[in-house]
Amino acid sequence: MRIVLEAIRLACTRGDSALFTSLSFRVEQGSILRIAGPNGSGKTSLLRLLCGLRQPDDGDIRWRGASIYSSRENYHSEVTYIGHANALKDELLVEENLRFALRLNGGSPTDDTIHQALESAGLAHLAGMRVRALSVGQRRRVALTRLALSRAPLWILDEPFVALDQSAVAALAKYLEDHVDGGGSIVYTSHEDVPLRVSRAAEVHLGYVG
Ligand SMILES: Nc1ncnc2c1ncn2[C@@H]1O[C@H](COP(=O)(O)OP(=O)(O)OP(=O)(O)O)[C@@H](O)[C@H]1O
Repeated sequence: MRIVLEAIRLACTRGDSALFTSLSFRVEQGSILRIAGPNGSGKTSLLRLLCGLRQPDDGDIRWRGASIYSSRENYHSEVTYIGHANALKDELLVEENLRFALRLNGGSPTDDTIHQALESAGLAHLAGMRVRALSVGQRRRVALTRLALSRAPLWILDEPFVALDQSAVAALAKYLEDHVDGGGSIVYTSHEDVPLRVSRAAEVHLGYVG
């Protein structure tokens, strides 16, 4: 199977700590990679490197064979990143937030598309509410609705299952499985061991940093 994303001898230091050095791994098309490790081991830092939001202290990241630093715009249009913080604006409505997020990613969603995605996520009743008024789990579900609207082949997700109730966990698991089945790729972190029905799955373990 074709390799789409490659981390090559990555090194990352935060403050005085070397979080990892010489970290290499590959992500195939149609596969999912879980980044595991205890609190503070560098999972979020690694995801931010993979998104191109930070540069590694050493090493390279390649997307379809080319360094992501040689064609940042092209790479960013291929990635949907949902961070631990949901990147939602409190003062905007749920539907406005989704429109805003998708435009930032280069999309041009219609109102219908946004409403359909909210409807299929069981969140239609939240469309006209300000994010400020939502619960933690509702915010997470709204942020994750971006996945239903994403055409990006690579999803990078930081703790996507946190704060979700059982049915939302099951619905998200199905989204992830469908993306991988359709030839997409996913890199994610999770403290929860959510079983995913995918044939190609791998894990990278980061070590403990005190
Ligand atoms: N902006 C920053 N400046 C300095 N150090 C930072 C910064 N952000 C994170 N760190 C440090 O880098 C280390 C790794 O943080 P990171 O958030 O990547 O870990 P994590 O594995 O995602 O943790 P968690 O499981 O708690 O979310 C931690 O020791 C943290 O204190």
